[in-house]
Amino acid sequence: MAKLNRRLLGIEKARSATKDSCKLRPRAAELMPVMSLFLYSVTVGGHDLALILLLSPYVIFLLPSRLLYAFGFSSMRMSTHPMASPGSYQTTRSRVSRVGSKKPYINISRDRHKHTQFCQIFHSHCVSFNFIKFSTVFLHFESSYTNYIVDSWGLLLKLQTSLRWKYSIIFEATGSVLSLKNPKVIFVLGGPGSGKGTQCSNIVEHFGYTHLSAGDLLRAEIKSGSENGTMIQNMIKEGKIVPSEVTIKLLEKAIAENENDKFLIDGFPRNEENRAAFESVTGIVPEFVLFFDCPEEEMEKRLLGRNQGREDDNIDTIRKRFRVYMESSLPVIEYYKSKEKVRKIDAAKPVEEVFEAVKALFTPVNDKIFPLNKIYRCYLGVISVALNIYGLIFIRVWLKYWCGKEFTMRSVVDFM
Ligand SMILES: Nc1ncnc2c1ncn2[C@@H]1O[C@H](COP(=O)(O)OP(=O)(O)OP(=O)(O)O)[C@@H](O)[C@H]1O
Ligand SMILES: Nc1ccn([C@@H]2O[C@H](COP(=O)(O)O)[C@@H](O)[C@H]2O)c(=O)n1
Repeated sequence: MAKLNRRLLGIEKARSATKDSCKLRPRAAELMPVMSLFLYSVTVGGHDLALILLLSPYVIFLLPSRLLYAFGFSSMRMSTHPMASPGSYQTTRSRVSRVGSKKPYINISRDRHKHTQFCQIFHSHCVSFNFIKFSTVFLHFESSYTNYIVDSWGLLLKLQTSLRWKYSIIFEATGSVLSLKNPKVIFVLGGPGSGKGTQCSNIVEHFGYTHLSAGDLLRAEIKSGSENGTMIQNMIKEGKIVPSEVTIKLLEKAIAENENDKFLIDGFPRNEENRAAFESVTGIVPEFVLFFDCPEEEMEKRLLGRNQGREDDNIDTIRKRFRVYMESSLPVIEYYKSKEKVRKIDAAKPVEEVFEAVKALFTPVNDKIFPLNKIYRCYLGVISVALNIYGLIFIRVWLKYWCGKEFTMRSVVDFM
């Protein structure tokens, strides 16, 4: 009983963490063409167009969640695997099956109370559809029988009594919470003491990003007294790179728990393993890599003068960190260079000058030419919908008077 309650509690915990972390932002660019076409179809005519539109997968799956979000249901949720263990809201594409292989069965026993709880959990998953990324559809059996076994993919394996039952379909999203949240991530890389943290603070202030320093997260983990604390502390003392799994978990949690969807990840990925693991676990590809290039002598001078009481700011560890940086971190920067993602900044200059160069990268090109505030963006949105509708009316009139055809899906297809 206690064990089951713990499990249920875990699921609840996982679910509420997911709830907070999985917000969907409707994108105007996505909605506009559909909305215009729909408004046009229902007002001006072309009913089979409206029907086709209504039946399109976009409208059926994506639009409801987007609209619900827009109308105030601010926390649309991803249904994580309801059987997954606590914390598996951070599941990744591959983790789900690993969870499955670790705990293949969950035995729901005869207790009616437990059964009710179990169903409630399933129910809340039913209403928490998120229409974006489904991979598995599995069945939910709700019945008055009391003993059955469900595997961790949600398949009913054994049913001992079957008085009455019904089923509903539950969609399982197997992507990482982060891939659903779809955050914008910028990696901030550079040697130790190149000024990453200093510049990140400026970016946060001016551009509304959230700064996540991998080093800070690891140091906080040591302070929290976690079981990995001693290992992390030893690695940091030696200037070595902590296993990716540990750092990625901390980053995933920090991103998931944060309301923001724009992150500067500072000091990560530090090596090829960090990079590959992060991409495969979270599915996140950075927008770009902000690379602070600074000569070693300057970095050494800065680190020795930092005075923040960091255990690794001593000359022995600093030299080790430089070596690790050259051997392991530079290849990551080279990798991103080959993908044309690196934005290199001369970090040897004074702080203000460095920030001027950084600023240029964060100011959107449009804003440089024609800065728009939110109200103007709304006007533009309305104008864009109006133009779309106007365009459709024009096509309709043109088809009718010049080609003698009605504007229906068929005539559009025929015309093409
Ligand atoms: N452009 C700069 N010119 C002079 N000093 C700087 C400059 N940028 C940062 N510093 C100073 O250098 C020290 C290291 O900076 P910071 O902590 O930002 O580096 P970092 O790259 O984040 O280091 P680490 O990787 O060790 O965390 C700080 O004391 C900071 O005030
Ligand atoms: N991805 C990372 C980042 C950092 N570390 C360890 O933390 C130390 C301090 O990092 P800073 O970015 O704050 O300088 C670093 O020397 C590593 O030991 C890590 O392992 N992995």
